[in-house]
Amino acid sequence: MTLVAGIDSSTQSCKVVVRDLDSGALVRSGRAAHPAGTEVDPATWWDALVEALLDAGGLDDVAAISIAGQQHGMVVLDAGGEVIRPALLWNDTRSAGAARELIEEFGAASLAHRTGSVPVASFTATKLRWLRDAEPEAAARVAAVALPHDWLTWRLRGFGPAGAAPLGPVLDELVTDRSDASGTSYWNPRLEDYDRELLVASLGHDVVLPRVLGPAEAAGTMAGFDARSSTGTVVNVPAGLAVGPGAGDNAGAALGLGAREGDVVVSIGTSGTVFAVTPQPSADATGAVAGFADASGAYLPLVATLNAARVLDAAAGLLGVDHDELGRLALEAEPGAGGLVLLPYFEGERTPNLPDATATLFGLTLATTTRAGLARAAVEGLLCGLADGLDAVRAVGVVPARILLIGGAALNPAVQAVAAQVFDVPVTVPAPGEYVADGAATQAAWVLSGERPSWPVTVVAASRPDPQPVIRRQYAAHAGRTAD
Ligand SMILES: Nc1ncnc2c1ncn2[C@@H]1O[C@H](COP(=O)(O)OP(=O)(O)O)[C@@H](O)[C@H]1O
Ligand SMILES: O=C(CO)[C@@H](O)[C@H](O)COP(=O)(O)O
Repeated sequence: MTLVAGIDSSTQSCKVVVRDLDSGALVRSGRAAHPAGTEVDPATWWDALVEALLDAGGLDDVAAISIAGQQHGMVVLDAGGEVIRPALLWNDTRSAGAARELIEEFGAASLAHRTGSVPVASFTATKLRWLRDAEPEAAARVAAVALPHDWLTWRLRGFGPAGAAPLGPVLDELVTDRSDASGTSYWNPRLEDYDRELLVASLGHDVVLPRVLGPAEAAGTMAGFDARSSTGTVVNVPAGLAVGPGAGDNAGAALGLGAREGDVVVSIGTSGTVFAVTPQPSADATGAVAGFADASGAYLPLVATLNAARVLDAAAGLLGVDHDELGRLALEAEPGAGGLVLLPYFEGERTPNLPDATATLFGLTLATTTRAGLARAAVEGLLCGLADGLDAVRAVGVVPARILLIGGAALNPAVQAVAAQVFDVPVTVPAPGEYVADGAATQAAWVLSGERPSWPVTVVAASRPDPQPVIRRQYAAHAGRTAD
């Protein structure tokens, strides 16, 4: 049996799957938590990766590995390969002003044309502009910029600061892939090349950027070394292990699901995302849809919200219940919760672009102020943002035939029921799994065998649309729009 491993270094945790190359069967898995916050020391991702690999039984019998991860995070390295400051994550909104400046300087339509997307605070270029202006000494020391999966791949291949990594700080050995490069706002998905003018306009000077690998291009083969966490955990990275290109997490999920034309993936994890694999690139000058590349050589128009599974975490915490009970309560209330509407902008919002917004609960009366109503309003508010996202990807030409619902919150029965009420296409729920890590394992298999595997995906629930127009109508009214 030949084994391949896939990693998802996501916002909240690091997950590892080990699969059989031929059948795709899950052989082992592991995970470790990441710290909270929107500014995180990358060393904690390395520690979590080592712990999660150990939890998954190590790599001694594994032939290939690939790392997918949260997109956009700014990892800045000095000439010695040291991380200069904690990474700013995709959900850190301090660079909203920098995003506005870049749009003023270059124009939204031009940026959409050059990079596929109009930047908001999530995008790496805006974080570099923030660094240039807020921390000029740190900015001046930047010799290379990487994304979370690029940096972890580099470390796993044995590169890093002298003394901490056997192969030392060889910045030219940094690699990335099309999907993650397309979230930087300084890579052009049509030309498949960096736009150095935009990089320099953001950071103030040119730097080493990771080489962009193709979907089945190996990052390299390991010489073999002991990977160590700061707490002393050790995992052997065996000589001869093939390392894949890695991916942004959403592109990883599309690959892991084997998403095809007509499939729209809705992921409800820390972020909420709505995306589809398309043969041609998109360039939405309104900024709603990011025109990403995917991990198969195609494209991935995507809408992302900052407020997703943690809206339910917050509601469950407030009500003092677990997720199961929150779902049960939500299903006790009528669609629309009697007029109770949650605009769930707990962390500001990215789509719509409201970085400084806070959450608001509308429609509180003595009749609507119930535990069930509050639970229902949380589920509806979260899903209405994603239904708006479905409209936006339609507007760039995606024709959805079904929705694949994934992510930590997708298995909640109330989420599934309300999804059928707000999305006007059938909703399919794949079996619980780590589809981002599976996509990375797919890359590892592809690199090793030269062929993209098509492993089976099991479906556990499927529902036809159960339209309840009141939900989106009242949400749109409070969001300051008119419902279609
Ligand atoms: N049954 C459930 N109902 C609602 N939310 C859930 C449920 N199970 C897990 N979650 C939430 O899903 C989130 C984790 O999802 P995941 O897709 O792993 O996120 P990420 O990849 O962004 O780290 C957490 O916020 C967790 O509380
Ligand atoms: O910013 C985006 C996509 O553009 C997010 O989807 C991040 O990639 C984080 O993903 P999760 O940790 O929620 O999986």
